[in-house]
Amino acid sequence: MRAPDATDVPAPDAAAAAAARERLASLATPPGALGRLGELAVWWAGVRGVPVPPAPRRVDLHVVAGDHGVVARGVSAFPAAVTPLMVRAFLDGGAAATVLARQLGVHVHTHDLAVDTDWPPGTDPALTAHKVRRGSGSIDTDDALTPEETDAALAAGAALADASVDAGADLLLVGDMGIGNTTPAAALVCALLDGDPAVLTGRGTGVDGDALARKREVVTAAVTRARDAHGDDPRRLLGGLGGADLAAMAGLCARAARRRTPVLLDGVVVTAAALAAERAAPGSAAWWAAGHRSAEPAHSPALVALGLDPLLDLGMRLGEGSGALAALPLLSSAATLLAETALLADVLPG
Ligand SMILES: O=C(O)c1ccc[n+]([C@@H]2O[C@H](COP(=O)([O-])O)[C@@H](O)[C@H]2O)c1
Ligand SMILES: Cc1cc2nc[nH]c2cc1C
Repeated sequence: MRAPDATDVPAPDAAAAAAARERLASLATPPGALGRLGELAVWWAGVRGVPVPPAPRRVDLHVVAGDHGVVARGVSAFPAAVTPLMVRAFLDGGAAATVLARQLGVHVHTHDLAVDTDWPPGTDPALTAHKVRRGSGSIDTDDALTPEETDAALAAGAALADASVDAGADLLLVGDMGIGNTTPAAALVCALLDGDPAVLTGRGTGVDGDALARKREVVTAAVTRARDAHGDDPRRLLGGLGGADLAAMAGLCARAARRRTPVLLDGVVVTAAALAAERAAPGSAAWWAAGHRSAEPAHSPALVALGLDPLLDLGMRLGEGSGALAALPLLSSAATLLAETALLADVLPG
């Protein structure tokens, strides 16, 4: 099955990137001295389609929340009841990512795709506008979603990207919130990359000992089951192993690329979804940059497969979009340096 986004993924503007690279080489710095910041500025010029683009002006963070039936197997250090409580913290502005977003002027949009709760009357209806179901199936024994639910979640993510792009966002950030979601993330990466669950399954919120061993067994069972049922079809694997939240993240990342709009990725959960999106719509990853490297072991191989080198490596493992937010000032600096640094010829005449 081909994804709706599989066709027509445009390439970033190579001429704009080449012009930016030329300008970078003529700045009043030794050649290459801006290192990764220089490379980031060239990428930004390509994805913005102009040789000297302004720093990001309207940045939207989409936090996609969902619960996962597999939590009942004891794979997380926290109970599922934490998911809606943290979603409430996002709405109230007390979650760590919302603190960073406030500091940086980023607009936060929080979406319940599959949280296992009923919200009290008076809750902003925008929160549940794209809800697919309450909790996703336990992936060791069942598909996370039906094919219809998978399509609905992918379409929901695409709609989120469309809404941001239509509102004038020049950069999208994606974050996640969902107790247990590092289990589907690890399973998806293992299934897509033929990875070893014993190596790529991590501690998530902090499991160790018996719980970590159990989590590895669950990931192994899930990957074996889903590969038997779905082969390597990325959309079916999203429905089999991911969940409504991960499928929506994939739909968002793919649609952003098709709308020529860059995305700053976050940790292992967002990147696992993005990996499936790149498989379904090859070429999308050219529109994405990796904010950071999470402590989760499945993150690095997923980034390598996407050809992305993370900007930060701070040992963070929070999710929520926090790693993307932490990297945002670097992108602003890169763009501003390209635009405002004097030319070497003007500083060292003759
Ligand atoms: O994004 C990451 O790399 C990341 C790594 C570890 C934990 N998390 C967050 O922690 C929760 C998942 O952890 P767990 O142990 O419940 O699977 C979920 O809400 C994620 O946002 C996120
Ligand atoms: C407190 C808490 C905050 C989080 N943010 C993302 N995942 C989380 C998991 C927990 C447990």
